[in-house]
Amino acid sequence: MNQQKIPATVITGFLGAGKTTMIRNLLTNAGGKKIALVINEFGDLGVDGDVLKGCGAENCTEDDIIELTNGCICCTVADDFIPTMTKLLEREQRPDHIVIETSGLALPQPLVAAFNWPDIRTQVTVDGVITVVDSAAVAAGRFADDHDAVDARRAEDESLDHESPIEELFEDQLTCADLIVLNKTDLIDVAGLGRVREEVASRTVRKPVMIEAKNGEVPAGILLGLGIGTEDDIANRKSHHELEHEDGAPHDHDEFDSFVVELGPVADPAGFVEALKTIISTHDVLRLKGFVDVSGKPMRLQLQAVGSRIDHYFDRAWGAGETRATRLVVIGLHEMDEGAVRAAIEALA
Ligand SMILES: Nc1nc2c(ncn2[C@@H]2O[C@H](COP(=O)(O)OP(=O)(O)OP(=O)(O)O)[C@@H](O)[C@H]2O)c(=O)[nH]1
Repeated sequence: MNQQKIPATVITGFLGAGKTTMIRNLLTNAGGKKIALVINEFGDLGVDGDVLKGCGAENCTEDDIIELTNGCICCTVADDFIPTMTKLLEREQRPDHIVIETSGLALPQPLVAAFNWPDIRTQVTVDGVITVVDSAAVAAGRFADDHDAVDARRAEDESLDHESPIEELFEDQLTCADLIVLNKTDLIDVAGLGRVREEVASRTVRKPVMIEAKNGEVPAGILLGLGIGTEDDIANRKSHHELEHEDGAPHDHDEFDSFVVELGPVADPAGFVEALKTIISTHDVLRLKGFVDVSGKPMRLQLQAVGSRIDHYFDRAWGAGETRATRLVVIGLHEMDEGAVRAAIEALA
């Protein structure tokens, strides 16, 4: 059997950068290409999968969307990702293109390396790694403002070999990029965007092309078909962890935590959102997302918070047999006080 290799695009980027939004947009303008989507999320609530399955694209049906929920894709390559790919490749109707959305906390390097596994390498190639950047978060210093805190922690604990975990991860995701999408340009002005370009460029040695976008609106023709074969170039894209642990010691995500909060119906969604903003900034929550049961409303409220910026909208009606519930996944640094955040949110219903 001499089949052409299927191209696979890896989409990475920090929590809330706009990966799912960009993919949703991509599915609507992929021009008939049959796409299989592999989605990986940090936190036990399949929000991204739900959002993408809900977009009803004919070229990517619910069967073509595979969720990997056993932790970050970079840590579960052998147990989860490889078997998933193998099954996908055994399908009678193979996709024209595979798109993989990593979790916002994933290192893309181990995932790209998996494309060199013998069974995968012969059948699939990495078309390119696309790193989505939240330009507003960069402009606000989100990825660079922790130096004092890190220095203080290092002074207390000499074994710390890390820079700020957020900064390090941000750089690792840029290091692996073939294309960088500076997203959320609607939230900053031209001068700010210029500074974001400089800052992002300063954190990448290879200087991949950068393009700008709002709401992840990038033509499919730009995202798909880069034709890089990134798996052949992983030696040039080492993560901080790989550079620091050439012995091959496995990495982990101990610096980050997530948990799900479940609560009853919410009577006043506007008040709920305002109160969440306060909780998020008090406890430095990085990401919060999920669905809200609003009393007396037939529609489900989707809630998406990136830092204390919160988007919320009624996305669809609750299904006939579906249990209405408010469920939110909360993601933050390990030192976030889970008990306090949980109690504060639960007190709102
Ligand atoms: N203002 C603005 N909001 C955006 C833009 N792109 C995405 N968003 C919003 O940012 C929030 C997070 O977007 P997602 O697409 O879910 O981000 P993500 O990278 O998939 O997030 P994780 O999977 O949690 O890492 C959502 O509320 C989006 O509507 C943009 O260009 N401008």
